[in-house]
Amino acid sequence: MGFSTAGKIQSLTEEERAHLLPLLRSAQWVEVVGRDAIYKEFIFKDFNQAFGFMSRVALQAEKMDHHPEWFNVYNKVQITLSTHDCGGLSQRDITLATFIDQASLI
Ligand SMILES: C[C@H](O)[C@H](O)[C@H]1CNC2=NC(N)=NC(=O)C2=N1
Repeated sequence: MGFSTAGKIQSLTEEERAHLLPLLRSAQWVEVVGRDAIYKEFIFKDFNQAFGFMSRVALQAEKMDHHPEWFNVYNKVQITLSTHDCGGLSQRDITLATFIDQASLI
């Protein structure tokens, strides 16, 4: 008992945040007020483009077992990323955010 840290998801350290958050901000991700999470809004040409994007993200989320909180109306997709298992931002959110940005460009 007491050493079962294997597999536990760690929240990002202050050092990691200092490095990563400016990169995320420059990609239009913002920090959510009152919650350790990041948020970005995506606008597409139409629903078809938005849903294609969401499909790519959904498949990746399943692969990662890491899922976005998101809201879609027609061509707009609003995404919040946070890691429930650690109650805040983890490396998984950074990895998924990077994938999401790439998937939005296709
Ligand atoms: C049981 C399952 O593996 C966990 O609930 C996973 C699923 N997807 C998840 N998604 C996110 N965003 N955070 C989590 O902590 C998380 N945990």
